[in-house]
Amino acid sequence: MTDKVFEKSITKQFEFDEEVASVFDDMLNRSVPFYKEMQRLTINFALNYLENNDRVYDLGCSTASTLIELSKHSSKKLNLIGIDNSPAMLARAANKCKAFGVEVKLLNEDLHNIEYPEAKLIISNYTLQFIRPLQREKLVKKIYDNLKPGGVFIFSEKVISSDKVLGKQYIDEYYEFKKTQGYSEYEIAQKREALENVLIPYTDEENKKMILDAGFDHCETLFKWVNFATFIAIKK
Ligand SMILES: Nc1ncnc2c1ncn2[C@@H]1O[C@H](C[S@+](CC[C@H]([NH3+])C(=O)[O-])CC(=O)[O-])[C@@H](O)[C@H]1O
Ligand SMILES: O=C(O)C(=O)Cc1ccccc1
Repeated sequence: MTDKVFEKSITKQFEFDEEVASVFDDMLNRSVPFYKEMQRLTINFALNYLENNDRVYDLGCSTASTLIELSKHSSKKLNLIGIDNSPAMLARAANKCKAFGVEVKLLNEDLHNIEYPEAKLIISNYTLQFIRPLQREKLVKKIYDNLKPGGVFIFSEKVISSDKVLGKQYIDEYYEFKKTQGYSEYEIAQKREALENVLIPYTDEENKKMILDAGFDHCETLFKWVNFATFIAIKK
């Protein structure tokens, strides 16, 4: 279904409710530049580290697109676990997993409230950005602690520039992108307002510092388009 959530006047903050969930795949494809390519890279790099019976967690799995694609491309038997705290998202995830014949354990949980035992790979694409600072640092430490040695954390984030002028140019370029995707200026402005104080982006440097402070041995940018970035972090 086509995302028209922000065509009408919005009075509340952005939420992962029934309305957003019902158009979510379209929203993500049209709102995140190179979403499919970022997902393809997430999966290909993940596959380099995975062996039979490894546990893979997707934190903020939404409609389970990434776990379904990972399963389709893996020749290994994987234990796939998707976690999200939006029942509307998880209902769609369950339907899609069934339709694609992919076995995924879906957990309706807040990321802060559970552990990720025996994790070989943890994925979290465009989700940490919704976690408040301090809580976010705590969550990344928990991710590090739960990963087995040799484990990998792949995550994607909307990012900001540490340079004010360049940062403004980033926003302009992103708005141009959204216009090419068919969003009107009104929709763009409405969503921007709804995301204010909900989506809190870090700079590239802040993301990497958070990862290294948590204990990871290595962190690199795998992919970047202006203000959207994918990182890989390795625990030795
Ligand atoms: N505290 C929390 N606990 C659990 N879930 C949460 C929390 N906060 C937010 N979420 C969930 O994180 C997801 C973020 S969307 C991820 C896209 C997906 N990774 C994808 O690649 O397709 C990204 C976006 O909308 O920009 C939503 O499903 C929220 O319900
Ligand atoms: O659409 C936007 O303005 C964004 O910043 C990206 C995004 C994509 C999907 C949900 C929330 C934010």
